[in-house]
Amino acid sequence: MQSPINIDTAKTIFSPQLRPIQLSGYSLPANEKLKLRNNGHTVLLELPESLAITGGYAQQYRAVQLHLHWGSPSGPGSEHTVNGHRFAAEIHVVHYNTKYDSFKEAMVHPDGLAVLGAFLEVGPRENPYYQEILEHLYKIQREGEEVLVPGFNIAGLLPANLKLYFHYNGSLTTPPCYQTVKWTVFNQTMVLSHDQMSMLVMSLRNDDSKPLQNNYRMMQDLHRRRVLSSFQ
Ligand SMILES: NS(=O)(=O)c1c(F)c(F)c(SCCc2ccc(C(=O)O)cc2)c(F)c1NC1CCCCCCC1
Ligand SMILES: [Zn+2]
Repeated sequence: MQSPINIDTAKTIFSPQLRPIQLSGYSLPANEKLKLRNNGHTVLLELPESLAITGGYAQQYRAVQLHLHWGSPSGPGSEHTVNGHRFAAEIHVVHYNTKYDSFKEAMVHPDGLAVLGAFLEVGPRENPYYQEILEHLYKIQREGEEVLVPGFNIAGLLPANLKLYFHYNGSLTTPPCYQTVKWTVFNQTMVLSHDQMSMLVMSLRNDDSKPLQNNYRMMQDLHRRRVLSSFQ
């Protein structure tokens, strides 16, 4: 049950019991500083546990971090694909199940982690919420560099419509690739300007100073698994 997968919408199962995702505590004041780090694999924003998923999952999950996956100037870089279409980029907001003491404990249990994923595409308008992250990337060009950024409404990084999503049981897409993630992939796509997408794709370098690009894991086989959808 590895991730990422291609979501073949002809084979998803409409599940009316899938409720809208509800977020609480996602709007952070500017005086709350968050650590933004280039860890050589992605850009990672550490999140306070005050952010919680309070609807749509059977249990409560609290935020750990968010990070992005992207391509290069010559191609897209989302991890999941939909009907074989790879999107320009993808955001993952990682949470852990609060019935466990910590995410380190949670991440080894099948119901331990919940990742909210959304696709990013290029469009005519700048996205002011993504700008809160992208405008700092030039300060963390090298692996291991980090910067403190002012808090903002983290919910602005996710679609306005949290009712339309795909749902399946999968895994982390980086080692140790534990099969402990309950994935939610939203149907509505986030729109960034061309300049914003270029900042994401061109700003960061990895450990041997090569451009940090195409940081998406290769497609995994679905086997006999079913992807549920909250909409028809
Ligand atoms: N798509 S994903 O959620 O599987 C994922 C990736 F694909 C990722 F590529 C990453 S980054 C690679 C792992 C890593 C490396 C260094 C540091 C650090 O210096 O703090 C942190 C993490 C990454 F951090 C994550 N998310 C992490 C998975 C790593 C272990 C559990 C921690 C929370 C989720
Ligand atoms: Zn990820």
